[in-house]
Amino acid sequence: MSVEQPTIIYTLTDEAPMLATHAFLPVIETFAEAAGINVETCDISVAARILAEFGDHLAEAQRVPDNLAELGRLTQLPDTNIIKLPNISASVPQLLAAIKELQAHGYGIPDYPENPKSDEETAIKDRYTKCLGSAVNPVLREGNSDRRAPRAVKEYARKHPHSMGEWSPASRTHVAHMRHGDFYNGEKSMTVDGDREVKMELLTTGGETIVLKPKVSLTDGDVIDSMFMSKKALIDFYEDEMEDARKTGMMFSLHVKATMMRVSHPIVFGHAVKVFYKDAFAKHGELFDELGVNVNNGLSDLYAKIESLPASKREEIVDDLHRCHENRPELAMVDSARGISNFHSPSDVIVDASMPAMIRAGGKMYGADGRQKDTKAVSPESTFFRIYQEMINFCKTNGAFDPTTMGTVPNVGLMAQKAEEYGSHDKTFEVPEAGVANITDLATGEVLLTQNVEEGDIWRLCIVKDEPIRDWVKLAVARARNSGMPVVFWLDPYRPHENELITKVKTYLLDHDTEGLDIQIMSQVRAIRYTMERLIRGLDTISATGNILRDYLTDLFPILELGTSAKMLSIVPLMAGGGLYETGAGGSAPKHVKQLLEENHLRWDSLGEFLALAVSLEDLGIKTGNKKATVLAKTLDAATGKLLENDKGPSRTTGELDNRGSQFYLAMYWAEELAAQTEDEELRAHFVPLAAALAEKRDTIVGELNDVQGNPVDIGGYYAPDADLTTAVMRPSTTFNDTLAAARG
Ligand SMILES: NC(=O)C1=CN([C@@H]2O[C@H](COP(=O)(O)OP(=O)(O)OC[C@H]3O[C@@H](n4cnc5c(N)ncnc54)[C@H](OP(=O)(O)O)[C@@H]3O)[C@@H](O)[C@H]2O)C=CC1
Ligand SMILES: O=C(O)CCC(=O)C(=O)O
Ligand SMILES: [Mg+2]
Repeated sequence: MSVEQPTIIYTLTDEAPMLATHAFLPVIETFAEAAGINVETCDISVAARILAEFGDHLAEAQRVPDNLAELGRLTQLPDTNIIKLPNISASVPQLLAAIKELQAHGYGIPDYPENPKSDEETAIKDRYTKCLGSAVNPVLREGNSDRRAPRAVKEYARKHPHSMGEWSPASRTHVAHMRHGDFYNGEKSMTVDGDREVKMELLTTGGETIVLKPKVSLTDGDVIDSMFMSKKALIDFYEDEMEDARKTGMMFSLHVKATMMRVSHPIVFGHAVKVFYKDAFAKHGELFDELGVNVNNGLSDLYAKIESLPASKREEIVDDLHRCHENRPELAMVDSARGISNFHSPSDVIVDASMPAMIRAGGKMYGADGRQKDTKAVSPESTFFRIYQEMINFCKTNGAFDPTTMGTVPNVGLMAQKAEEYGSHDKTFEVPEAGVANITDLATGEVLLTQNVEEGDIWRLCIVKDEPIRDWVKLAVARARNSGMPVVFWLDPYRPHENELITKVKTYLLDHDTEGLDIQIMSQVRAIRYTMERLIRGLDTISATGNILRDYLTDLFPILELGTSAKMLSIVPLMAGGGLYETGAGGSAPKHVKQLLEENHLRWDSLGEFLALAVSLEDLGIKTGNKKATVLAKTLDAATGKLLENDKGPSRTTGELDNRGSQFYLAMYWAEELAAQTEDEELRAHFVPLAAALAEKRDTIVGELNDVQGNPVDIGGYYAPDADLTTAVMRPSTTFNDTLAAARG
C-alpha cells in the first residue's frame, strides 16, 4: 500500500456494508479517477483477519497480508485518509462459523481450540483471540471521535419523521443495574506521576503470587483505574432481578456489549444464563463441564455441545432447560418466530443499539409470542446504565420524543489510543483465586492501586493517556466554536476515574480561548436531564463523553432523532494529522444480509458512506491542494442533499428501491452537480455526458435494479463470499454498469 499519490483507502468489511461496497466502489472510482485520486481497497473483514493471522497454515497462493496492522501503521502518518466501514466484532460463535466457512473454502486453518489441551493449542487459541471482538476499531481509532447529524440529514428527519412508539406514563419498563459490587463501586483511580512500568499481580490468600500481566507501560499524566466486579454480587443481583421480574410479571432482557468488552462481558453474560437455568446446571453441571459447555458463548453453545449425546440424554437436558422457564420470568426474544431468546448468543443483543431501539419502541421488546411488551432491562454495570433510566423516566413524563421538533445531540468522544474500558481487554482477568489484586511498579515495588478480590471476580486495569485527553478537550472547544452549541462534559465527580478527568478537563480548557462559549461539566444523570430538557425545546447540545458513553450516545440520540445511527457523520481526526472517516455510527446489520439472501433486497442505507466520502475528499483537497477533490466533495454533498430531498434512500420493502437504487441516484445527482458547477471546467466537461446518460437511462436502470428482487440469491458464503458472485448480485443493471464504464478513461 502506498500513500504517495493522493489516495483514499476504502476498507472492505463484512455483512451489509461489504455488500453495499461491491456496488458503490465502481461509482466512487469513476468519480475519483477524474480528479486523479487513487482509491485503494483494504480487506479487514473478520475472514481476512483470520487468514492474515494463519498464513503459516496456508498455501502460498492463499496467503493475505496483515492489512489491519498496515492500516494501524498508516494512522501514524499525516497524509493518511481512510474510509472505515463498520465491521463484525466477532463473538466466539461467529468466529467458529467463519473458521468453518473458510475451511470449507479449502483454507487449511486450524480448528478453534476452545479448551486447549497443549501449549500448541493454547498458542492457536491466543492467535484466534486476536480476531475476536472489537479488534479493528481500537487499532484504527488513533484519534478522538466527532459524530453528528449533518444539517441536511436532520432536516430530512424533521420533514419525514420515522415511526416512534408511544410512551405511556403507565409503562412498567425500567432499568435494573447493580448497586454494589460492580465496577463503578469498586473503582480506584489515579493520575500517574512520571513514566512507569507496572505489573498486574494477584497475591492469593494461599500465599501464592500470580502475575496476570507482567508489564504495562505508562507515561506521565496517564489516568489509570483498577476496578472489579464481584461474582457473588453479580449472581445475587441476577437472582434478585429475575425473581422480581417473575413475581411482578415483567419480561426480562439483558443488555451487554460482549463484542467490544470482549473479555468481561461474555463472563457477565454467561453468569446470567447460568443463574436463569440454575436448576438445570445444578443437575447436569458436571456433564456440561465434561462436554466443555461454555455459556459465555450463549445457550447456543450448550445446545451445540449436547448434540453429541444420545437422544434420550439430550431430551432429558432439553426438558430440564424448558422446566427452568416455569420458575423464571419471560425472556425477551431476538427472533420469536425461531425461538431465539436474548440468551442464545452474546452478540445478538448489543446495548448501544438494543436500548435505543427499545426506547424508540415506547419501552417495548418482543416476547416469545411475538408481541411487544414492557421489559425489565438488565445490565449489571451501573456506571453508565443510569442514563437509560433517566430517559425512560423522561419519556414516561413527557411522552415519546418528536423527531419533527426535537433538537440534536452531537458527540465528542474520548476514544484515542484505546481509551478507558474499551481498551482494557488485554488487562482484564477472571480472578482465579481470592486475594489481593495489585497494580505494582516494576522498578520500585510500590503498589499503586490495590483491591481485595474473590475467585471469579472480574478485575481490570483501564488506561486513558494524557495526550488524548488534551486532544479531546481541544476537539470539544473547536466543535463548540464551529457549531455555536453548548458543550456538556458528562463526568461524574463521584466516580474516581472521572474525578481525575474533571481536573484535567478544567486544566486543559485553560489552553483555549473559550470566551463566549458555553462549556459545562455535569454528572451523567444531570447531563442527560439537561440535554433532554433542551432537546424537546428544539435546542442542540454537544455531549463530550468518555469512550463508552460515546458509543452509547451516538446510537441513542441518532436512533431517536433520525431513526438510525447510519445517517451520522462520524469523523476521527487522527492525532498524527490524518483522517479516519467512519461511515455512520452503527454496525454491520446482519438482518439486512438475510433479507438480501432470501429476497435479493438490500435495505442498507449507504448514506454514511456518502457523508464520509465527502469529508474524506474535502480533507484530501485541503491537504494535497487538489482543487478537483474539493469540487468533488462539494458536489457530493449537494448530491447527498438532493438524494434526501427527493427521498431516494433505500426502502425496507422488497421490490422497491434498495441500496443499489439509492446508489444509482447518488451517482446521477453527483454527475449532475458536477456538470452544473463552474469551478472546474475539466470536471464539468467530463461529467456532462455521464449526467446526461444517467438521466436518460434512469427508468431503465431503476427498472433493472428493482426487477431482480424477490428471489433468493447465492453469493457463495457469509464471512468470505465469492467476489464475483457478490458483484453479480450487487450490480445487476447492465445499463448502469455500461454507462459507468463508458465514463471511465
Ligand atoms: N463501527 C463498527 O465497526 C461497528 C460495528 N458493529 C458490529 O456490527 C454488528 C451488528 O451490530 P448491532 O448492534 O446488531 O447493530 P447494527 O447497527 O448493525 O444493527 C442495528 C439495526 O440498525 C439498523 N441499521 C444499522 N445500520 C444501518 C444502515 N446503514 N442502514 C439501515 N439500517 C441500519 C438496522 O435496523 P433494521 O433491521 O430495523 O433495518 C439494524 O438491524 C456486530 O458485529 C457489531 O459488533 C456495531 C457498531 C459499530
Ligand atoms: O467496535 C465495535 O465493536 C463497535 C463500535 C461501536 O459500536 C461504535 O463505535 O459505535
Ligand atoms: Mg456503537
